Amino acid sequence: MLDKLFFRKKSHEQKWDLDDNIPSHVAIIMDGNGRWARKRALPRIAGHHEGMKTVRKIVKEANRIGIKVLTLYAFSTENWKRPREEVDFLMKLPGEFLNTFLPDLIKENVQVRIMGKKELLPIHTVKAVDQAISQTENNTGLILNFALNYGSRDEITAAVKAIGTDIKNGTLDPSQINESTIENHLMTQGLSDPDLLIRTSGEVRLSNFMLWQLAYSEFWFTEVYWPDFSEDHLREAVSQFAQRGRRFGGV
Ligand SMILES: CC(C)Oc1ccc(CN(CCC(N)=O)C(=O)c2cnn(Cc3ccccc3)c2-c2ccc3sccc3c2)cc1
Repeated sequence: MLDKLFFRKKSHEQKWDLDDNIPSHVAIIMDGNGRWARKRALPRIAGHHEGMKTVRKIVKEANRIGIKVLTLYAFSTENWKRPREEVDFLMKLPGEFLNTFLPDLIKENVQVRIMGKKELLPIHTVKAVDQAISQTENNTGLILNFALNYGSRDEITAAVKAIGTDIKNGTLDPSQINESTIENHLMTQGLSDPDLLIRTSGEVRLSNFMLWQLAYSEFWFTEVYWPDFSEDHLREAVSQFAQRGRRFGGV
C-alpha cells in the first residue's frame, strides 16, 4: 500500500518521514457525535465525550505525521437549539480539555489558536482559551486552530466591511484591492490555505466552512462518525492525498 512507499516511520516518537506531498494544513469538520451516541442508545453527551478523546488522539497523530496546521471545526447546525444540559456540558469541554491536555500540548510544542467569535462563550471558557493561547503562543510545532462559532460568509462579510471602512477613511484605494487584501482580513490571516479537508459521518457538504480558503483544497469524506475516527483514518486520508497530484487549476 502507498503508505509503505511514502511513510517510513523512523521511530515512534519521531515525526513521520514522508518523501513528499504531505498536506501542510489539514482542516477537519468533526461530525457525527450525536449519531454515534444514538446508534448505541447513549445520551448525546456520551458522543461528545467520546469525540473529545478523538480530538486528543488526532492532534497527537497529526503532530507525529508532521502536519503543520490542524484546523478543527465542531459542526453542529442547532448549536444553540440544543437541550440546556447539552449546551452546559459543551461549554465545560474546553476548560476540561485544556486543564487535562494543555501540559501535553506544551510538551508537544503545539501552538493553540482560535478563529471565530469567542464572545458567545461563557467567561470561564474564554479565560481557559485565552490562557491556552498565551501559554503556547511561542511554540513552533503543530498549530492547532479551533473554529468556534465560526461561519465563512460572516467572516467574508466582516472582511468586506473592514475594507470598505479603510476606503472610507482614505487608507485604501479600490484599485489597490486584490486577493491578498481579502485574505489579510480573514480570521485565517497568516495561515496557509488547507491542503486537505476531511469531513466525517457521511455528510458531503461544506456547511459554510472556510469557503474562501478551501478554493483549491482536496476533499476527503468518510462515513465514519467522529468518535470512531482513528489515527489509521487520518493516515489513510494523508496517504490518499499524497497519491493525488495537485493541479491548482493547471492541466
Ligand atoms: C481552544 C479550544 C479548547 O477552545 C474551544 C472553545 C470552545 C469550544 C466549544 N465549541 C465552540 C462553541 C460552538 N459550539 O461553536 C465547539 O466547537 C464544540 C461544539 N461541540 N463540541 C463537542 C465536540 C467534541 C469533539 C468533536 C466535535 C464536537 C465542541 C468542541 C469541539 C472541540 C473541542 S476541543 C476542546 C473543547 C471542544 C469542544 C471548542 C473549543
